Amino acid sequence: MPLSKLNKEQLQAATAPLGHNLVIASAGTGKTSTIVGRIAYLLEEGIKPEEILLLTFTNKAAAEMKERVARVIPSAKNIEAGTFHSVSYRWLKKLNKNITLKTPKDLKILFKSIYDKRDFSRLGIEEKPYSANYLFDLYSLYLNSNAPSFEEWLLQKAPSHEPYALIYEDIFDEYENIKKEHNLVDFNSLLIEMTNHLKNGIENPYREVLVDEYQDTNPLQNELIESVKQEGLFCVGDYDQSIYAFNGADISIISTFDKRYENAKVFTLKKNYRSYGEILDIANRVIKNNPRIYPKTLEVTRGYSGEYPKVLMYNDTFEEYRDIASRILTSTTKREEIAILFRNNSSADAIEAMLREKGIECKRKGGMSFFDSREIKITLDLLTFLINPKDIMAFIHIFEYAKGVGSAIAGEIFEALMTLGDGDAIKGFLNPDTSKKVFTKKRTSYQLGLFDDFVTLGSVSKFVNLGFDEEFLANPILRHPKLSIEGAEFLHNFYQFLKRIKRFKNPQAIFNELINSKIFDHIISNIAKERAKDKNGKIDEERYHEAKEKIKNKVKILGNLLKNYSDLERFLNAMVLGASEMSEGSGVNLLTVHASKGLEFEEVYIVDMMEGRFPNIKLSKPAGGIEEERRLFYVAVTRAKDRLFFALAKNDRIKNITYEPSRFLKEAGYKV
Ligand SMILES: Nc1ncnc2c1ncn2[C@@H]1O[C@H](COP(=O)(O)OP(=O)(O)OP(=O)(O)O)[C@@H](O)[C@H]1O
Repeated sequence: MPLSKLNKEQLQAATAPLGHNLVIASAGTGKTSTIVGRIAYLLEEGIKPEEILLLTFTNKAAAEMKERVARVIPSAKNIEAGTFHSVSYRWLKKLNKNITLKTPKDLKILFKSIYDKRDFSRLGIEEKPYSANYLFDLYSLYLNSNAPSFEEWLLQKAPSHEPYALIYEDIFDEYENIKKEHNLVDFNSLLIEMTNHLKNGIENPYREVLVDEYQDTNPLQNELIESVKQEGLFCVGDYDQSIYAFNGADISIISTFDKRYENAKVFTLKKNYRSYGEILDIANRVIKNNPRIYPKTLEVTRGYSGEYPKVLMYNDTFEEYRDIASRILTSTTKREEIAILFRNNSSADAIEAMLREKGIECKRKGGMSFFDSREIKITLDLLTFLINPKDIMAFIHIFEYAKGVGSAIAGEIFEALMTLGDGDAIKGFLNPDTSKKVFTKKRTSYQLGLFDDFVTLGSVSKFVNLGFDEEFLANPILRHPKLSIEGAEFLHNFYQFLKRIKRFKNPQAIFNELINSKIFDHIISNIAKERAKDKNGKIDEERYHEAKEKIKNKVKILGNLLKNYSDLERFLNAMVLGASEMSEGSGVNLLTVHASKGLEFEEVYIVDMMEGRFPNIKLSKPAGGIEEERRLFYVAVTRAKDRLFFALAKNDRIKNITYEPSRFLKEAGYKV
């Protein structure tokens, strides 16, 4: 039974009456077990599963907790659980079926396609305009600044850009309109929209909201929690593990809990079940240099191992990483139970290379390698377009692989397809309404950088001998004045693919059709060629075939994930929401300290323990400063169960930097 396994302090918290309860839990003291126990308690008390909302930092954590309760109380699988984003997404989906979730990267592509329609050069102004990327970031900064108008805000920041202000604003307007028209939603607006609905009195069934990792809540999330207006709020967190200030997490949310809620109860969990005493002593000694918000300590339950965590010192970082790899090679600990933790992402590649050199398998969390790879992105885009033929970004992404079709032309072809298909771009391909006019002269405005491009339509005569289907040859999209032969061929391949796929409904069947299609082969050949180019730009045949094989294997991983889903849309959204939780491969864990949150390993190496690297004040200065760095150190140390090593180097040969040992080692009592 979940409750019978709890110790006294955990049980007290888990069985607290409905109200405002905060559980301050030190590292490794069983937060998960306490939440699991709490859910079991609520269900036993007669609260219905639908009346419980569990908010966690990752969807994986939510699923695990639900599963643990469900083993004893099967109805627990009906409680609503997940990250703030996925829960809001599901709510909004229930209210409005047409939401398409987009990552900031995707939205940047859309933004660029709008930007590229403007011709700044014809204005003849000496000052260069901002790039699309820069302008996108600037726009987001402006939105967060609460300034009344963009023009005023820009004039203060960069007066020399005044002549472009109108054009920039026009780009923003068009961008916002398209987002609205296609129901595109980014991560932040998910939370904002949901909070607004809740504030406007939309009904919600929740009697208790449970929040895990409460120390990393940001003001937007907090507003959402407060808008649910529940009887019970059960928050679990550790202020010493608040490490997401750079992402907007606000430690004062946890520290003012007992002041914001009348009759709030604060419980503390002290007994650490994870680590040996020597490891906890180091964590305690360092963290006590930070302000203590609520009283708390870490009590050792596993006793002392008799082995004090070692400091490994090297001349340079190469030597450091190589020696760690050698140690791991001879370690008897299971590879999955070993973690190398680093403060700076930039350390990861060199460490990975050293491990691979010694034939040690390793995996990196955070999705950088898997979900950011071009082959995975394009596969997801192709599937996205199939289920949402209104998705302009997926379309533009796909056409990045068509020679001679830039994002502006792709955007225009997409608009034409939407017109021809009455708001459905696939219909625009397969059954166009040819009575509709496309590529007609649009807005022309010298001041806004828009010039009349579509005065004359292109002729299709250059495409007649390419073996296109008759039906397709009659499609007005081929009359785009700037469409190249390669571009038209790509469109034709795409058309044929859409025609074929029309018959399939089953996600697995669609996926198989996709990866065996001509268009897909064209795309992955393209990617493989890029990867097989030598220094002179020539393609190495052997490397090309190898690269293509690797791409196919990677895409197969995605196919395996898809097997768990009977609905393609759910699968795609899970991929957007959960990308950062995925890790690829097996073996030794290579993790940033941030990504190691909540995990535990038998053997841990914390590398680059040098001033400037860890702590890295430059990284944390805008938000959390040295206290945040110290919390990161605390998180890193408390991941270790049995053995812990600190590694540091005196020099970085490549960057030509000399380092001093980290102040945290000194605070821990080491004479370095
Ligand atoms: N009452 C208990 N008796 C024995 N072991 C326990 C008990 N509660 C938790 N544990 C064990 O302690 C370890 C740490 O638990 P958990 O991962 O929930 O800690 P946590 O508080 O979330 O840690 P952190 O904040 O550092 O990630 C786990 O291995 C868990 O199985």
